[in-house]
Amino acid sequence: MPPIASLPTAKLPLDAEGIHALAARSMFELFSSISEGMFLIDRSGRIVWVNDSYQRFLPALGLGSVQDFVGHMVEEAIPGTQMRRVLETGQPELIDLLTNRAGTFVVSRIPLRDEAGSVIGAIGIVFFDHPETTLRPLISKFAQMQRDLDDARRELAAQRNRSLAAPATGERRAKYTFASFIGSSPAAAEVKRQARRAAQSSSPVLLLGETGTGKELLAHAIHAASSRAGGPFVSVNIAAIPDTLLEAEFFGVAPGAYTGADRRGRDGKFKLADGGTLFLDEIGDMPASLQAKLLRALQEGEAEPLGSNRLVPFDVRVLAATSRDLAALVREGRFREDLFYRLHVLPIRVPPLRERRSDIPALVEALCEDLALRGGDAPPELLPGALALLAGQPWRGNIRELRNVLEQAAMRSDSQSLDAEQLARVLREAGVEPAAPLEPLEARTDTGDEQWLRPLAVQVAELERRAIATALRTHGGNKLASARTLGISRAKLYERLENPDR
Ligand SMILES: Nc1ncnc2c1ncn2[C@@H]1O[C@H](COP(=O)(O)OP(=O)(O)OP(=O)(O)O)[C@@H](O)[C@H]1O
Repeated sequence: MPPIASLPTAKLPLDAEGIHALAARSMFELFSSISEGMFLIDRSGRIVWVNDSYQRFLPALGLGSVQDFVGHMVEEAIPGTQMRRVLETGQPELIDLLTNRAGTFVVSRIPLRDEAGSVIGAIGIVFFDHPETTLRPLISKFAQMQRDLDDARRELAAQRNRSLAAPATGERRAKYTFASFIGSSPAAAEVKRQARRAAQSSSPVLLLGETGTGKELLAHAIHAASSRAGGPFVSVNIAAIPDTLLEAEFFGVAPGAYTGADRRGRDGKFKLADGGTLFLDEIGDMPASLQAKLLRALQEGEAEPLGSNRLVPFDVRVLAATSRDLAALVREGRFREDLFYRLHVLPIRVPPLRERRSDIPALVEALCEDLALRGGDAPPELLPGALALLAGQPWRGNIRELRNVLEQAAMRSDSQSLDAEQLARVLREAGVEPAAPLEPLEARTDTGDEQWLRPLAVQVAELERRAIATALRTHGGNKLASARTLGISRAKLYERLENPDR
């Protein structure tokens, strides 16, 4: 190896201008080679340049050629882009996630300035075009935050509409009402009826059902319809908190009990929910060591913060939920029987989606609207066959899974419409072999005479169910108004709802 001194000397510029130009060129070339694509916009937001690698995104953006991209305003060409914000603020956005119909991308936006420092344009860089594989944890966190943000926005809008007298509880409020629980099938109507009844009571409610069936949504709705609606709604997901931290989470920490961040003490969830509702999600995961203390707190209405020997009184209504077979856990000795009976005062079974397939069209519509609200695009539309495919699936993850499938399919679709094959692909990628399509009840069209050639009682019951569900939906669940529309007494309506298959 030759001595370093004898290596040919690179011609490094020594003046400031030369160094600056070299650094700028090198950075540009670096970004250009490591990125998935770059483009430039001018001061007005018009795209003025695009590199070769970016051009492969054009079909996914619905653009036929470079001429449809260059020369156009950036928002026209790239839905959801935030490039204009960089022009307006002059601040670079070194890393951000952008989701639109072409997919989800990790992007960078850098302002371009003239000699005098004024912003004269901006450069957009796509770093990863498949972040769902490379950056999955970041993406799911982003998606969750986005959902929380949507919930907050929706709640804010609903509040404005309702012109509520300001409740005293700050942000700890119910995110959903009964109107958010989509579904008019007999099973959905029944669960809403029970939950509405539970809202009138102050006893503990136990929501039982598979994951993703809407237990948390119903807990919010029960609180919002209860006399405690003006108080806080506090939720604890027991499965998500390490056992060692649960006690402090529930009961709080007395000042001085710990050193460090908790030195000053901290309120527990019982205290935070004072005057309102405490939702104990995944109660079946409650460690045995804490079950006795929880039971005592529920019986006495007092909690003892960690490191304290003082009891703090609270006034809390408890709602609990679990996707596990709590009775079996009791039989196995893993859940205290006395705690089970304390919580099992008003049990509500939330049915899985496959037991209310006729709700799928309405759910799909509502979920698509919701996705559109988030993505800033028009809601995705399902082509013939797509709904039938969705109606046939077992939906082990229930409405959460349905939502994810629609979201994934919409994100990957080049157009606004989704066909059965696209949805099947998303299911397969999630490890689910698609089941045979099934015409959902509401989508079934009358094709011939066969439909009339069934027992009359079955047909009449089906017709009644549909009429009742439609009336309830139209009147936002108001039974008196629905009964009036249908020309029956309220008692008769209740009777039909309680016994839809009579
Ligand atoms: N009937 C419904 N109408 C509209 N959206 C629903 C309905 N039920 C559930 N969802 C939506 O499905 C998702 C899952 O619901 P939720 O978190 O309430 O389920 P869960 O039963 O509490 O699930 P887990 O047991 O996993 O906590 C949420 O995004 C919720 O808004």
